Amino acid sequence: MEPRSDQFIIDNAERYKRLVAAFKPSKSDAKGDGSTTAASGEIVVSARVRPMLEEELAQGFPSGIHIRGKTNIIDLHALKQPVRGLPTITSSSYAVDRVFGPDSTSSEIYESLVKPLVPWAWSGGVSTLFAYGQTGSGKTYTVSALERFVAETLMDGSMEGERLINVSIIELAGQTAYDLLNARKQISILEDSLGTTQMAGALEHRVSDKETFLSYIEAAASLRRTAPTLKNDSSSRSHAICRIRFENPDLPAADDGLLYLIDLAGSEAARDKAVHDATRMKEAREINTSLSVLKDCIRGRALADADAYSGRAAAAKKPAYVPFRQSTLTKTLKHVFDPASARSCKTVVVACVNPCLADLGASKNTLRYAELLRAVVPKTKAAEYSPTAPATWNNEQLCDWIRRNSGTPPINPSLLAPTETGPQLLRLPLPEFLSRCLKTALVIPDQAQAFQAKFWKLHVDAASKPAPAPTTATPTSALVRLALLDSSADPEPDAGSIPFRERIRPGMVVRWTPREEYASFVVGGKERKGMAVVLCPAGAVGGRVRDFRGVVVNDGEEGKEEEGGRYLCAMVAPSLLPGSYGVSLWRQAVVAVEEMEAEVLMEWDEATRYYYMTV
Ligand SMILES: Nc1ncnc2c1ncn2[C@@H]1O[C@H](COP(=O)(O)OP(=O)(O)OP(=O)(O)O)[C@@H](O)[C@H]1O
Repeated sequence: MEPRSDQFIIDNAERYKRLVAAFKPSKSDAKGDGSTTAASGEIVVSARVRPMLEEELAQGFPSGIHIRGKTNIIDLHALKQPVRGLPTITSSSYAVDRVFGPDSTSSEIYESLVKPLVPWAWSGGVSTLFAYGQTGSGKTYTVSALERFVAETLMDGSMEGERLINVSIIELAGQTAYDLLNARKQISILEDSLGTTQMAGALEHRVSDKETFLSYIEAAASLRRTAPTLKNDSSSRSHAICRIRFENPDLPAADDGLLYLIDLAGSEAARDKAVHDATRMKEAREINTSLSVLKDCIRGRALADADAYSGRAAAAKKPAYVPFRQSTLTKTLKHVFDPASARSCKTVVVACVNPCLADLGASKNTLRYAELLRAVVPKTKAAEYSPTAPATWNNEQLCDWIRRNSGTPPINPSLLAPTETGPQLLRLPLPEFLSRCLKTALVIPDQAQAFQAKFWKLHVDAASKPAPAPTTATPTSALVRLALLDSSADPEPDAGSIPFRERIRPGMVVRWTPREEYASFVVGGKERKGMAVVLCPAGAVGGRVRDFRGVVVNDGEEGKEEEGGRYLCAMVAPSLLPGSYGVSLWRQAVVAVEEMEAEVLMEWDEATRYYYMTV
């Protein structure tokens, strides 16, 4: 019997406090000292336990959450009524990377955890802060305070160099997105043909002073509080994303830095049993899915980074899978999660916890989720030093290589990598790498760019060497090929140096402008473009095979000159999910080689079962 009513808790509050005071954690239930290392130092998972609110104290509820001394372990004690006898407590414990108790201020959290995200994004990296937790646990309180501190840091003149700062703030409710800086106008989250996610229709506002910045933050917050469509609890049922984009006018071609501050939907909205309304149920399911996909993405990205920078040859292993296309939230954050994007990311998660004993179940779920985010990778031996694998170099080995390989004049290693090891320099955002190179007198941008490419090429070559002694019966090279074949890219090593028209093969995807008779193959709007996947040479099929119009593909005429230059192809067209494509295998057309304009690279995504373009 487990009476959980609020009255039961209030009636037994004093006994509960005595039992908690007498609680001694057993050795086996302590999860280390809370310092277990997550996969990558680039992801920090923290918990913030808010103070008990006055109304909770007034009702007589005790706190059910207890931070263990100076550790990063949190003990949760639930009050139970056994079949016979007096109420007892049952305890569970959770460990995260950092814990902030009820006395910690938002300023402490900012200084120790969030502030480093700002220069990282400023220098061209991608930084993300997530606040997660049940409704009323302090997510909005925390994120809005952190946003204000970010605005201060950006505008206090402490950052090095010039940047153009652009702010947009959007809200995601289910599959729908709204612009919080444009009267909650509906916008679309789209992946363009280069694979970049666009918040199409969202306004970006250039800011250059703190007051304007704060006024945007406040305008978005008040719009969220008074959303007309979602009544009074809109903030708990939608994700709010504040994106700050940094353009570096000195490096116009470089990727812009991105800083995301995200106030997630209340995690409990998804479990609200009292909700029977169909729309609410659907909304709750979508929140649930997005939070679950988010967890898989954070873990997946951590594992992918650990693979990429570990110095171990990773190519023979199946790459860590990051299912970022499975929800609108993670699709919007493609830069953060897509391992193929090669952007250097830092992520901080703040799990917000309501300490009230009456809400212990929800707090337990929050902390369990936080623990799951810490993708702990099995410890492997540090990779042995190899002169051709930058991921195995310490700072001294790295500096030595920079001195000998950076051209004339040599780039000063103490300006490029004052403290970094090889893996750390590999993670450095590209614009920051280039800016540091340019600090050496007389080094020009072309030299910096070429040197960065040389450094990365060495890393990629080292990482793609087949691992020794495969344990399965399948030869390693076959496994590597198999992995490559999930994409339409030609798996032959020298393919890149051969023009695409000279290496046409079944499975290659091409762009073309369909002739009038194939008008229904046009998918590219005004440009009248189409895409097709090559099936076989037109001359390879039997005499009865007809194309989409009913015209015989291979009429068998002897010695037909152009046979080698015409291919039977199937139509490739946009599909249901944004950015996804499908193959209409039976809509066939004959495409001459000279009509093929470019090769398009596509990859297969097992989770959504669609194709997506790659760059
Ligand atoms: N660290 C804190 N110190 C003092 N008060 C706090 C703290 N954290 C939260 N609160 C208070 O707790 C209440 C709930 O906080 P908040 O609105 O931030 O929760 P939330 O998790 O964003 O909820 P929702 O999901 O419904 O938006 C507010 O009244 C807020 O002022």
